[in-house]
Amino acid sequence: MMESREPQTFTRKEFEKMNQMVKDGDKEAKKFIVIDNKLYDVTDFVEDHPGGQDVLLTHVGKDASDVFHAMHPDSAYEMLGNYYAGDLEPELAKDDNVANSAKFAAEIRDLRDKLKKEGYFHSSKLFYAYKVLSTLALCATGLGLLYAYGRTSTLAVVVSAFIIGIFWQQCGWLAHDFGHHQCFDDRKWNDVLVIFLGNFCQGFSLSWWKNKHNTHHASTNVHGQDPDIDTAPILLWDEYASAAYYGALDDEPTMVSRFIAENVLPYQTRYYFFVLAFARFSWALQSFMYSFNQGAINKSAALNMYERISLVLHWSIFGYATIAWNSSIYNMILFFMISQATTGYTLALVFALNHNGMPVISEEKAEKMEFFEIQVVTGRDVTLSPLGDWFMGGLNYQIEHHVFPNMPRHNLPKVKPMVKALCKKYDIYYHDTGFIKGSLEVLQTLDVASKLSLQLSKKAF
Ligand code: HEM
Repeated sequence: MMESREPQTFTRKEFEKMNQMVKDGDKEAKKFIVIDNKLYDVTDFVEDHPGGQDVLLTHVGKDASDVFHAMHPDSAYEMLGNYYAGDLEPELAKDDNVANSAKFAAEIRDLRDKLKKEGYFHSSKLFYAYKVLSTLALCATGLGLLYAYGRTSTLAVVVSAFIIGIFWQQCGWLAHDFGHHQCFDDRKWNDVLVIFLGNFCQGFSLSWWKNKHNTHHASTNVHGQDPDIDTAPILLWDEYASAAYYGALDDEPTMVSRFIAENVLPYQTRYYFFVLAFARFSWALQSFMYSFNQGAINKSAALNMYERISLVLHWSIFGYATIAWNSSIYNMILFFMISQATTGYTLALVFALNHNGMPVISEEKAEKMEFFEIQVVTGRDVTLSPLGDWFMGGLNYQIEHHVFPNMPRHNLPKVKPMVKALCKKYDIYYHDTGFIKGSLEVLQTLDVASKLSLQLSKKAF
């Protein structure tokens, strides 16, 4: 008869000791994560994780239960057993704040299960068909106008560039929804739509986006982990970023880093709007480089090929329309700049509203917080008209989206009162504001960081 072995139970002390070895850079140290009080050894899995290394690394040595449940299909649960190392002893009594946060997280989990049963995670295919078709109609209008009048009218060039810019912005919101698997149960179809709307139509790579955006979701506004708040040396959003940037300046900085530290960053509020005009071009360039340097996030050769072909097609068609359907170099540049800047402004203003100016958390503090509490306190909801909802692509329900990332966009307004009520019950700060007020908060945050940069630059030199 086979002897069945009791699973090993690790004490919290043993777990902490193993994690400290990882933090100390011990190459032999094993990397563990916790899911539902079970320890998983992901040392040899990190590189092969189909969701990418970066996102998995944000949770090494931590409890990844809620983020794991939020991001994975059934196939991932089937894989978990391969990495099971043992059980983790239950946590000791928590202090009042931590206990409150844990109770809030438990109620959010119950709410999620209830909403699943009630069909809130099922998408309306009609809604998404309408969104895709109406977005493509923008492209047809913009390109049609350029084709018909671009060679004879500068006004037509300006208007068509603006429409194409809005088309790319709307593609961004749709690719975002499909990238979070909000529409189809079969994930493959969501990815097909991301390749079409993201890579081909918009010029943003699926793999680049998933790597960056899912890491942002896993560690929202966590300094050192969330790539969305790591915008140095162009912009510094918080005191951690300022301290890190100025602290890292050598005793003998180069002329360029000294110039940036003294004459650029302390004045970031003044050039913020100018920089946004180039945001779309910068993201498209990063996408292209990521796809051709790093390749597909899940290392699939087929995905890699589709991504690269669709990105090349995007630039070929956009380049052809810019050159062939404009009559002068002046109008070609105008078309290029206006379309890029329109997307840059309209995407970046929304991104800034989502999280900038909301609390930024240190890694140490985040380790002690519940995943759902982090998602709520770092997000900003913006109450708008239906036109505003369209403009922001539903991301104005940012808190609900972060709590339930794969819930279809059209259901977020319905669950907003439920999430808000739970936050009220547990006294978790829920920020709901208007477009202008939220944008002013973003500017104030930039201004505070500029002043800090000025002080730090005076100290440094
Ligand atoms: C042993 C633990 C884990 C296993 C076995 C695992 C497995 C997987 C698998 C199989 C997929 C591909 C899913 C698909 O077909 O779409 C995936 C994707 C992903 N995983 Fe994990 N994972 C683990 C831990 C984690 C952790 C801790 C995080 C977050 C901190 C994470 C975040 C993601 C994300 C964001 C994706 C991408 C989903 C997408 O394509 O949209 N995973 N993982």
